[in-house]
Formats: sequence, structure tokens, C-alpha cells
Amino acid sequence: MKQLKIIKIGGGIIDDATSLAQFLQLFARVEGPKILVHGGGKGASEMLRALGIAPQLVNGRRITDAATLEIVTMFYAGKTNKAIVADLQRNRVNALGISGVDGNLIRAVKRPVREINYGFVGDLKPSGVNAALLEDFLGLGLTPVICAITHDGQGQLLNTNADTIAATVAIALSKQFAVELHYCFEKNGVLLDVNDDNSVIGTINLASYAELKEAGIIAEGMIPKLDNSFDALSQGVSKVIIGHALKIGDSLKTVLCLN
Ligand SMILES: Nc1ncnc2c1ncn2[C@@H]1O[C@H](COP(=O)(O)OP(=O)(O)O)[C@@H](O)[C@H]1O
Ligand SMILES: CC(=O)N[C@@H](CCC(=O)OP(=O)(O)O)C(=O)O
Repeated sequence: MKQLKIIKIGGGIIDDATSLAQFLQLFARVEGPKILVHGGGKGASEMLRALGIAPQLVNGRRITDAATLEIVTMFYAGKTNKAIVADLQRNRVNALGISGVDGNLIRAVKRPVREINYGFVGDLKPSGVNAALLEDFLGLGLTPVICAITHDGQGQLLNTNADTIAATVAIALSKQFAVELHYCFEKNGVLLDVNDDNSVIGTINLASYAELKEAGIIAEGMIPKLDNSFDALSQGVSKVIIGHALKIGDSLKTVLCLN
């Protein structure tokens, strides 16, 4: 089976121009077919504040009203996506910036209102990913760069967590490829002590994840990241790695496994 690397980069690195440039230089050197999925939540929150809108996140997901949707669409699909593609082109990677709307790449369903009304937030299923289009792009030697905006097929844009996009795209492509999913961020991996970058937990399985969550060692944004990771592993993704964005390929990282 052909190999494919799907690499997700989060807002902590994107927000820092030097770190982003260093990461993209490393990404350019990753061999074989690859896809970059990017977030940008931190910068979007700063932009919202600058425009007088208080960002609201619940369990790592942004409550997205109409005004917030307009701004995050500009920020993710415009400014951030194009800046990343331009820098990859500088690094001689033929990157193709794309949202989930273009080419019907990712069709989502607006999250139903339960205790919390998340507004224009999209939930995903692997069947909503146009895997054939991504395969075609890869076949043309292009490197897709996917942002966190999706659509419902009825003209409505939706904001979707970038970790979830990476996992769902990875699952959708795992029929055609042996997929390695890398979550890259500003720490060395999943840590025993969130303030000690030397406390990386080398491997986590479903049982140890439950214990670490119960003990409060894994918290906040790391919970949806790991939920997405275990979903991906249980639905055909070969390998999931969580590590530092500026140390891709380094041995310091967390590898996830089901058992
Ligand atoms: N055990 C842990 N190890 C590492 N990070 C953790 C842990 N528990 C909670 N976190 C938090 O999770 C954050 C990563 O999640 P998130 O902010 O969603 O990242 P990203 O924006 O890159 O997707 C870290 O910056 C850290 O504050
Ligand atoms: C619905 C939802 O939460 N969408 C995210 C999309 C961006 C993202 O996921 O960015 P990071 O990966 O940098 O956190 C948001 O607006 O924050």
C-alpha cells in the first residue's frame, strides 16, 4: 500500500512567524505524498478580540455565531491558508491551498443544538470527505493544504475543528493509503507534567488514556486531540504521533496505539 503522511499544525505555531517558517521548512523536507491541515485558533481569537468580539470556546470548540464565522473564514481560508501556501512555494513545494468547500472537499453537518448552541460549527463523517479529489491532487504531485472551513452542501459555511478535519481526512484516505497522522504543536508530545517538556509519555493506549484523563494529567485541548487520534486508529489509520512541530522525525514524541 502507498504511504501518506497527514500533518496537522495548530495555532500555537502558526501564530509565531519564526516558528511557522521553521516548521514549513521541515515540512518541505518530509518525503513522499503528504497533506497539511492547519488550524489557527489562537490567531483567530486575537483577531476577534481586536474587532471587539469576545471569543468563546467550550471543550476546545469555538462557539461560532454569524459574525465570528465571517471573521474565521477570512482568517483561516484567506490570510492563514494563503500565507502557508506562499511559504511552501518558496520552499519549492507545489502546495495547493483549499478549504472544505472547494471541490466539495469536506461536507459537514451543522452541530445540533443540545445543552450548548455552538452556532455554525460543522460535525464530520469520513463519508463527507472527497477522498478521490485528494488522491487526484496527490497524483498530480500537488500538496494539499487544508483549512478549517467546511460546508453543508446547502450554501452554509461551517467552522470545524482542525484536529477533527485531520483525523477524518486520514480515515477517509486510509482505504487507499497507509496513513500516518501527525499532530504537531508547541510541546514535545503528551506530557506527564504540562509545564515540563522533558516529561513526554512515549506511548498511550486506550486504557492509559482513560487513567491519564481521570487523573487530570490530560486536559483541555489535548482531550479532543486524543479522542480524534483514537477514532482515527480504530477506523484504519496506521499510526498517530503527537509531537513538537519543530522536531518532526525526532524520537521525542508520543505514539498512540489502541491496546
Ligand atoms: N498532558 C498534556 N500534555 C501536553 N499538552 C497538554 C496536556 N494537557 C493539556 N495540554 C494542553 O493542550 C494544548 C494542546 O491543545 P490545543 O491547544 O488544542 O493545540 P493546537 O492548537 O495545536 O491544536 C497544549 O498547549 C496544552 O496546554
Ligand atoms: C469549531 C472550532 O473550534 N474550530 C476551530 C478551527 C481552528 C482550529 O482548530 O485551530 P487550532 O488547531 O489552532 O486549535 C476554531 O475556530 O478555533
